[in-house]
Amino acid sequence: MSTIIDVENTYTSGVYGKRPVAIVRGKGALLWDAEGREYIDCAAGHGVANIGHGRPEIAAALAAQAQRLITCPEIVYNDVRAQLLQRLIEITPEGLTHAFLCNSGTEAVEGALKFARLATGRTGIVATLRGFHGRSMGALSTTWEKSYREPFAPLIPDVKHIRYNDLAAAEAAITEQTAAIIIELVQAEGGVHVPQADYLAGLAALCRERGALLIVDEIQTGFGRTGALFACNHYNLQPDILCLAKSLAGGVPMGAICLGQRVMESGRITKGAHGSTFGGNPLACAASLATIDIFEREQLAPRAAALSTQVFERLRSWRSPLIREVRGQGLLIGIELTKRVQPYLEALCERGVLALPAGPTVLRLLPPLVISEEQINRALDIVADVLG
Ligand SMILES: CC(=O)N[C@@H](CCCNCc1c(COP(=O)(O)O)cnc(C)c1O)C(=O)O
Repeated sequence: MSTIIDVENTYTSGVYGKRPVAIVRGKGALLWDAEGREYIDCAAGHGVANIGHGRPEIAAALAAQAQRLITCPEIVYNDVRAQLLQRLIEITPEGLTHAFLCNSGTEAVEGALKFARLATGRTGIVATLRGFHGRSMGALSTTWEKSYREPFAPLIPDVKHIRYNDLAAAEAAITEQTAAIIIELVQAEGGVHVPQADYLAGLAALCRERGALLIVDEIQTGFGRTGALFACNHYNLQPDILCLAKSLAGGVPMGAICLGQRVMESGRITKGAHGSTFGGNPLACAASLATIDIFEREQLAPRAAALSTQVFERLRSWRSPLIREVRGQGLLIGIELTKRVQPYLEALCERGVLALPAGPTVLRLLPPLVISEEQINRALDIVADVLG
């Protein structure tokens, strides 16, 4: 294993803090390192592997498509892309009628910001404290974490951040100059913060009243993560723009920007307004169609909701001076500690559980939605032991 680590350390950029393990194989919710050690995956590739690792259906879809056509730019039509666009509009929340396909979450946010400014003719963007929307310059402008953002200033102008779950703050910030507000329906990277039910309805009403667009970033909450296919479904929320990525293509890089009537009826989303060489490539579309089949066949969203009830019941029964609060939705789980989380993440890794932080003091568990009850309970046994 040390050879793999030595080689990667020799050539990698150095921007990532890495656990001292080389993961080489996965199946379902389990991973194995180069020395054959098994891990229970509670990171799911940062919320990408909702359907689990090593799925034969995805491998088969990729192999079949790769033998037919891997790339096909959007200067022509394509059968698999057309099917995927139709499926995506069928399964996403009511009111979304069109989609732009891209290759990552940050690209989905970049495009969403561009479409919002184009459709409204306005420049103002409102984002939230602790929000995370990606690392490229436009998306980064809406990401809150100062250490991510400030070294790259000046970013795009006319972006302001307001407190999450604070409708009065939104009231003051959303004006006739506001193109859009962008929010997550659980602030994941920022510490696993769940919205109050009336907040979202209030935000949507405010946007309609003031002619601003509601961009919902479901890059991490989408595809069953919160116990519904989309977190919007919990609130019957109809976003004007919906950003998707991570689990969209079962682990294959893909993003999507779903667009509603208020964007499309502006008549300003015209030819040449945006583009992407790899966006909508048939390989990713084939993987996405196979992935959506799995979500539907295995009912992964209701499964996550049922498992979530058990997990939170168990977590909330724990009494430890180390635990400040347990919060989250579905299988997007946050355990806020009274100390820095890093040492506990390292201890968990040594004990065979891969988990994530969500800010400096929150332990985040993001298991694949296919994780078995036995596996999640074994992982919680280890978490309980490590948190002592
Ligand atoms: C170690 C590592 O990969 N860290 C990434 C993890 C990012 C995880 N979240 C991505 C994300 C993004 C960006 O998505 P992408 O470009 O990483 O695919 C947008 N919106 C939301 C709500 C998101 O959660 C990072 O720190 O940039």
